[in-house]
Amino acid sequence: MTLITDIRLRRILDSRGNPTVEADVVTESGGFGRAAAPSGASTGEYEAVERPPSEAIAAAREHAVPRLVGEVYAGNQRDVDAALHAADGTDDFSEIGANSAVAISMAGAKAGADVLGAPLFQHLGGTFRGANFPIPLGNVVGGGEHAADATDIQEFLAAPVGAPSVEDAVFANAAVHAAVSDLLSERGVPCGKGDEGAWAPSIDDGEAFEIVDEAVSLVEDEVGFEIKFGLDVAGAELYDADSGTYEYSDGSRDTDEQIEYIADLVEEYDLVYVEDPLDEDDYDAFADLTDKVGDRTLICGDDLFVTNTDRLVEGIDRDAANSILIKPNQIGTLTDAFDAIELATESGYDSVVSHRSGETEDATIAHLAVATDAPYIKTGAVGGERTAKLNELIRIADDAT
Ligand SMILES: O=C(O)[C@@H](CO)OP(=O)(O)O
Ligand SMILES: [Mg+2]
Repeated sequence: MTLITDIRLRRILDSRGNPTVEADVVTESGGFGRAAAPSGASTGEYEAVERPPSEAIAAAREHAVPRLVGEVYAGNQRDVDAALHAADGTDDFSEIGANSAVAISMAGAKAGADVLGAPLFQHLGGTFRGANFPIPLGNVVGGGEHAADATDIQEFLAAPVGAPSVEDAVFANAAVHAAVSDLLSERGVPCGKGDEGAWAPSIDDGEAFEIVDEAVSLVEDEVGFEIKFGLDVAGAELYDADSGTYEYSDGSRDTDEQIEYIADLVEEYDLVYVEDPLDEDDYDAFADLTDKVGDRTLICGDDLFVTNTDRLVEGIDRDAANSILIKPNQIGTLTDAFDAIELATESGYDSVVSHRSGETEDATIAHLAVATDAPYIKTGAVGGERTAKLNELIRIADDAT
């Protein structure tokens, strides 16, 4: 029933106005799945390769479609993804493009779920999933590669850790986002939004910490449950390999100073989450920081691990972190993303399923998070391409998908 009978690929717009790849997968019994690839701006050096969409589509039509249509069952995700790897023939999807690969992989999963008549999370994770929901990390202030003339730290993320339901958590993050806007206007700081919908004020990181801390406390008092916050430092973007220093607007920090700085921030603001505090090649520095503060906060590897099990194994061996960011397009298929989550879970690492800064209405990652029992999801706070995932989580909780 789930034999793939047709695959269509096209270019559509992403949230930055750039083209991206969308895939439709159709099965023998009329099952249908559609999915689109997201795209990063602060991409890790070791990510699978995204090709220009037209090239990725042409290459996938030539190499992947013939290996899938009439050959593979969409209900068997490992077979779909193995065919994508075989069609590509490289170890980084540089032939068909990770963007074509991930769009086909996710569309295949949706087509499989459609034939089964099951919600996607259930098809991927089994019938016992759907009781637990990830805590959404919501980007409320940001800069770095996502906005010019804003904070050095890429993302300040609200974390509603005490929310009684995913719906309460999603609304709490939107309330923190609104409170930040009020506090910025009180201070007379005009500002627009960055790529992920977070406020992108032209203030220094110190002021951003004050504002986010205050916004979180205000909303915490209002809603009556615990809200904390965290960061995506995107350390590789700040790191200058020639000088060996992290370059901030107000000066540089060497690696030891960077470790101290982050450890102090964890202490001062009781941060529950710190992503990529250090350069993507520096497992040792990650391990030092994890040793210092890993018992009280999540040290998460994004550019460090790039959803890649080989890099995760190295991180686990070296005690480099205690959590991993999971972005299916960093590695190219749902199978690879699943394997990374399973290895993380077995090794006591928390998984944080994540959007990219360039997104579409595609909500697959909401299902992926529920299917794998991931404790966190990072997918923004406001904006249509972000709320597509957040609202899908609310629907999954309401049994309405
Ligand atoms: O660094 C990140 O974690 C992501 C998503 O927030 O950004 P980008 O998609 O630009 O890599
Ligand atoms: Mg990141």
